Amino acid sequence: MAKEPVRVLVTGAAGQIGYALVPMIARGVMLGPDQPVILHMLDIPPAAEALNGVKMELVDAAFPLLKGVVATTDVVEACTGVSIAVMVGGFPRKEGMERKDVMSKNVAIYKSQASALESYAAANCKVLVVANPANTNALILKEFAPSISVKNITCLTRLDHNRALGQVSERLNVPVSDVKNVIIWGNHSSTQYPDVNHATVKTPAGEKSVRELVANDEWLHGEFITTVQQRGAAIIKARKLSSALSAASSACDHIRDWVLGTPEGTWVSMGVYSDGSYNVPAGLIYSFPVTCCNGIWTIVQGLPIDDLSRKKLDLTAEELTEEKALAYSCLS
Ligand SMILES: NC(=O)C1=CN([C@@H]2O[C@H](COP(=O)(O)OP(=O)(O)OC[C@H]3O[C@@H](n4cnc5c(N)ncnc54)[C@H](O)[C@@H]3O)[C@@H](O)[C@H]2O)C=CC1
Ligand SMILES: O=C([O-])CC(=O)C(=O)O
Repeated sequence: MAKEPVRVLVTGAAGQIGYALVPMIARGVMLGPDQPVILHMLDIPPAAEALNGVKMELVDAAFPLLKGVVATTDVVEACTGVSIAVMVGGFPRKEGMERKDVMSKNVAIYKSQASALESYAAANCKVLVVANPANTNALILKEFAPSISVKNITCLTRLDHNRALGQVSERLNVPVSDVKNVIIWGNHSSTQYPDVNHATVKTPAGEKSVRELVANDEWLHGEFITTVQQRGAAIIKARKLSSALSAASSACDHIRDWVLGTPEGTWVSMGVYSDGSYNVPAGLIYSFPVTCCNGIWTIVQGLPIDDLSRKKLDLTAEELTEEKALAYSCLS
């Protein structure tokens, strides 16, 4: 029997990530090739005409799985009945800007949209915040939508995770699909810690550790980490626009694995509400290694953390604590 359509909200849908993301969702990349969807697209009035243009193109593309499109500037209409909410709406960083520069504009949006999601989305709606500062926007959304379960509010660090897989794959000249279990710890910012201590590569002789195969700690502790941390800025420098196709694709990976589950023996990175695991302060949205099963994420427990990693986990937590305080000062 055909499945009932799922309503998926994309905010900021007239923007560049939105433009890459909505066709992926309509093609089944996010929820699977047999899952019909109804797209809800929200943007602000100055972008209404462009948003309508995106709607026209979705009609023109005749996606078999796409059972309806709501394109609106009304946040209530956008949020009504959605089971998945991908929050991309906001102002992106431009060349020369620090993430903190986008803070005051964006956290206010997340405070107001929290209430709309809480009141009008489907019960158990899964929320993914993409817009920067992603962790702190997600935290503000959580704080101003107290009836939404903390298990349902996440932010995107899967792009950083995928960037780390990509760097290892290029370095070792192996298919990216054979690399797994990197970890992004902390903030989706340049203090994040891309960690390969537990990462492996599939080889004809079984799984091998990335650290052993690379056999160059100087690269792993230096250039590898900074390349992943600075990749967003490098893309902005090259394109004069921030990452869009890779962000859209990673958002699909995030929701797909959350809803449909992670493969056995594989974890992914998600920004989730800290419960104090790995001595990360509780009450932050922090990126951890997680596995997903039956629509529920669980932080991978018990990984050994060496001294160098400990310092990096703490540094990015400190930045998130500061961002939280700054966000509240912007809102007051
Ligand atoms: N977490 C991650 O890995 C990544 C996050 N980002 C962030 O994603 C966000 C979107 O990036 P782009 O699509 O490149 O930006 P964009 O400027 O092309 O699109 C953003 C869209 O949001 C809309 N918007 C603004 N305020 C809104 C509101 N209150 N409600 C609904 N829509 C609203 C704008 O009109 C625009 O159409 C930025 O904050 C960017 O920094 C970008 C790349 C990666
Ligand atoms: O760096 C930025 O502003 C955009 C972003 O989040 C990324 O590409 O990771």
